[in-house]
Amino acid sequence: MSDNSWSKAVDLVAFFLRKPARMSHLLERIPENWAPGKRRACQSLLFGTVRHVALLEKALDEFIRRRPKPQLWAALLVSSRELMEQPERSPKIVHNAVREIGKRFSKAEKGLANAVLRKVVARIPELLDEPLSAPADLCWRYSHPRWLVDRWLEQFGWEETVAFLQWNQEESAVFARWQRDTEEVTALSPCPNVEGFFKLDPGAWAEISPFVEAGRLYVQNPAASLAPKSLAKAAPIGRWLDLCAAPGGKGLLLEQLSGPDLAEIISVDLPGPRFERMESNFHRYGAKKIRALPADVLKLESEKLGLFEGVLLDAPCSNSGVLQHKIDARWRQSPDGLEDLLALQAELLDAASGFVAEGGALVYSTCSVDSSENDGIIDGFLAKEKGKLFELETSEVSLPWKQGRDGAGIFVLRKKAGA
Ligand SMILES: C[S@@+](CC[C@H](N)C(=O)[O-])C[C@H]1O[C@@H](n2cnc3c(N)ncnc32)[C@H](O)[C@@H]1O
Repeated sequence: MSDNSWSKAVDLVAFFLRKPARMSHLLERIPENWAPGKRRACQSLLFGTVRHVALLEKALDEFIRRRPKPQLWAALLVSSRELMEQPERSPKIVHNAVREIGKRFSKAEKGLANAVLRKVVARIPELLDEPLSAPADLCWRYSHPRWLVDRWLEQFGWEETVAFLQWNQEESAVFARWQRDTEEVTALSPCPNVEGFFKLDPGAWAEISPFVEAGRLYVQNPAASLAPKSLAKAAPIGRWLDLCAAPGGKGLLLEQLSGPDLAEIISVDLPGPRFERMESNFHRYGAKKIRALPADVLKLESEKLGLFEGVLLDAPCSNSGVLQHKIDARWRQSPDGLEDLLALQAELLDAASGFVAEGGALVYSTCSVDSSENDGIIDGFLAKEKGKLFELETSEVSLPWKQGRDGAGIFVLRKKAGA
């Protein structure tokens, strides 16, 4: 059992190298009784290493003939990340790393670490300054898989892809909004351009966590408000259906945006831990009009649920718009996985359309910037028999590198009168 934040970060990085896991799952492996400072130090090393893993690997590979066993490789990566972040502390970082590596590995491995890390100190700044001219350069410089870089180059071109990759490599900010009532909190400053949202000062989590625990402040990116706002604007009063709803952030905003006359919101997600988290969020945040329903959207029956004036489908997606804070997601996706997602998104939209009342609004949303998951799904739907009952009223794609918030796709479809 590792007893310091560096060793724990090494264990977690080694774990990630074996199989890219969600960061949230890895963080659960940090002992609960650790002091906040120690926990933060471990988290920062883990996140920094995973965020820049391909760049760090390139720097190390240049000085190592064959990669060592995963645990030592992870130790070298974590140390290289420290050297990248604080080059002015390099003698101390190398000294500490070699000492820790000496405790866990052989004398020869300790010697190897010492020699390699001393060279990496100088190599990282050189790599950061190297001109980038080919897609492969973008992959190591910004630590993204080739297939994603190729997709984006095709969709956005070189300059915008570079801007996107740079955005993904920045530390993400934390945003939040008040759910029930508001309060003046110095660590929160209003978000320019997005009403009702606040940005948290870095490192000030302790100041807001009591409000989050009390169910008053909900942590959410401003881009997540676009779909609920679109539905609230487009849907007539009546009943609203919130599909693919867990953990409930958009449902809670829908309730806040609904007027006093809205009868109810039904929030549906698959049974399981995410659904339970949604239920507990609704309870904690005092939701009054929302009913949580554990079910598969593809098996829901409109005969039982009836029709709704507003339907929001927040489809599962590749997460390509939220890679800045979901830093593991780029390594957990694959071209085949994307194909499966596209098929699921099309099926879910098909199913969701069956719950819309005449004249009602259907909002399809993703947190992806990939056109296949946005326009591609909408075009495919509108070309189908069921799609002919709808018309596309508005569409918006939020691009992180342009708008300074998460990426998202939001499409408002109207069910035609008499359809
Ligand atoms: C983008 S997340 C939803 C986020 C949520 N709307 C919010 O604002 O907090 C997508 C959700 O789709 C759910 N999902 C995927 N397939 C589903 C299905 N067949 N039926 C119901 N929910 C499904 C997942 O469990 C996941 O919670």
